[in-house]
Amino acid sequence: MSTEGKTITCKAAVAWGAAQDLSIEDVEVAPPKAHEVRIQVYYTGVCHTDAYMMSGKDPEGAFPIIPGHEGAGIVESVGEGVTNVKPGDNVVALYTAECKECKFCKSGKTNLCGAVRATQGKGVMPDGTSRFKCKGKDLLHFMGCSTFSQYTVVADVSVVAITDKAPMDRTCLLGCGITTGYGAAVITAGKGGIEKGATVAVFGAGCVGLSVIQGAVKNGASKIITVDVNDAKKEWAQKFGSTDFVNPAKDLKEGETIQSRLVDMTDGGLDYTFDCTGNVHVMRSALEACHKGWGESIIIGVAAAGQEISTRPFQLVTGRVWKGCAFGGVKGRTQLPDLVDDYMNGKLKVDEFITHRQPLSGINSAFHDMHSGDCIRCVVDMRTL
Ligand SMILES: NC(=O)C1=CN([C@@H]2O[C@H](COP(=O)(O)OP(=O)(O)OC[C@H]3O[C@@H](n4cnc5c(N)ncnc54)[C@H](OP(=O)(O)O)[C@@H]3O)[C@@H](O)[C@H]2O)C=CC1
Ligand SMILES: N[C@@H](CCC(=O)N[C@@H](CSC=O)C(=O)NCC(=O)O)C(=O)O
Ligand SMILES: [Zn+2]
Ligand SMILES: [Zn+2]
Repeated sequence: MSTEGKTITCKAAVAWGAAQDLSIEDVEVAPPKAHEVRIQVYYTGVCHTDAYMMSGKDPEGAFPIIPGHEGAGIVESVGEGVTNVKPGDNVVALYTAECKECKFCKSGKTNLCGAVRATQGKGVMPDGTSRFKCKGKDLLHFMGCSTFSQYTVVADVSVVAITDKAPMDRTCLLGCGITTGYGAAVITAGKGGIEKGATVAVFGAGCVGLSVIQGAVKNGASKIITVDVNDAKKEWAQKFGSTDFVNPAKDLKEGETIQSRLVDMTDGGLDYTFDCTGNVHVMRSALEACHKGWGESIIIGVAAAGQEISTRPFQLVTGRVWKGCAFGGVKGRTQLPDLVDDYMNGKLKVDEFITHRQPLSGINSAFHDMHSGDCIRCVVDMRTL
């Protein structure tokens, strides 16, 4: 029996308040309005940014909310005026929308899109209302995705169709972590990606950092130094093509800083460094490890609310550049299908990132998994309770 136009009742993991475990609830998901898409979510990854918001530290976080933004599924129905996807399409939800019409999209300078960002940050759909209800209360949407629900509603500009040949328990990870790190290396760094022969340092070898390494390898970097406080990440980094590893908690001599060690290892500093930790002190080290005159440091990590970065302005006066990116600078609707093709053609590693799996009922365990040192990504099967 068709569910089109009807409210669907399904299970979702709800965050009722800050710093609380998620609660599996029956939620009502209203049909999509004009320019909206209702998706049956098959798989979702769990990202540190979900944990950050659930902790209550995200200035944009509010409750009750359905988190999750790294999801893949199948379009169940579409609202009036939707032309980019149709029922039955395999899709990935996009927390960085792409409308192709706004000032940002038309600029050719950024992947940030202005179409739905303001309402997305308030946890509602573009018309200012929610599609989720539980126990008579409206629930907020998260990052325009809310992939911790078996059914979700997103704006049409926040979804991309991909080939149905790609396994959704893998493509979900292209909704955030892998794309973010890879894109930072092949799109954001420099003038359209790391140049062949460049030297690179990656701070933090989680899903995002390993993806930067993957992008640096693809673009022909000559040296890729991984910096991580967890020695177990050395093997992971090598597996993705990193050439050197430094543990700043253990490997530094007296009087040495991580930046001075890296400068010594690279004849004056790196061409590119990437912060994939979210630690503002690491961000400073990453900038100061850059080569005078041209070294560029890209901030990817999300720092805790209230944190600020600092350095001596002289670092910038002498030519080092600080920049950052969301979703790696990738335009989701235009570029994600190509990344999926790369994965299908064996040119992009995705399977390798999956270290843990959980059913929807185990979603709180997925967060515990995430915080264990041996987890790169945990994929949650949304159809298994
Ligand atoms: N800008 C964007 O669009 C996006 C940003 N993010 C953000 O990127 C960051 C990284 O995400 P993810 O890869 O999933 O995170 P992980 O926690 O999996 O990886 C971070 C790694 O950095 C290590 N680390 C912690 N402190 C230091 C330090 N002082 N020096 C060196 N290494 C350190 C951690 O070690 P240990 O485990 O021992 O702590 C861990 O191995 C997060 O802040 C996340 O919120 C994620 C996706 C998109
Ligand atoms: N809402 C927070 C900032 C959180 C943040 O930086 N989000 C990243 C994506 S992290 C993904 O896992 C992002 O895309 N930022 C750009 C954006 O437009 O949201 C705050 O208010 O500080
Ligand atoms: Zn994320
Ligand atoms: Zn736009």
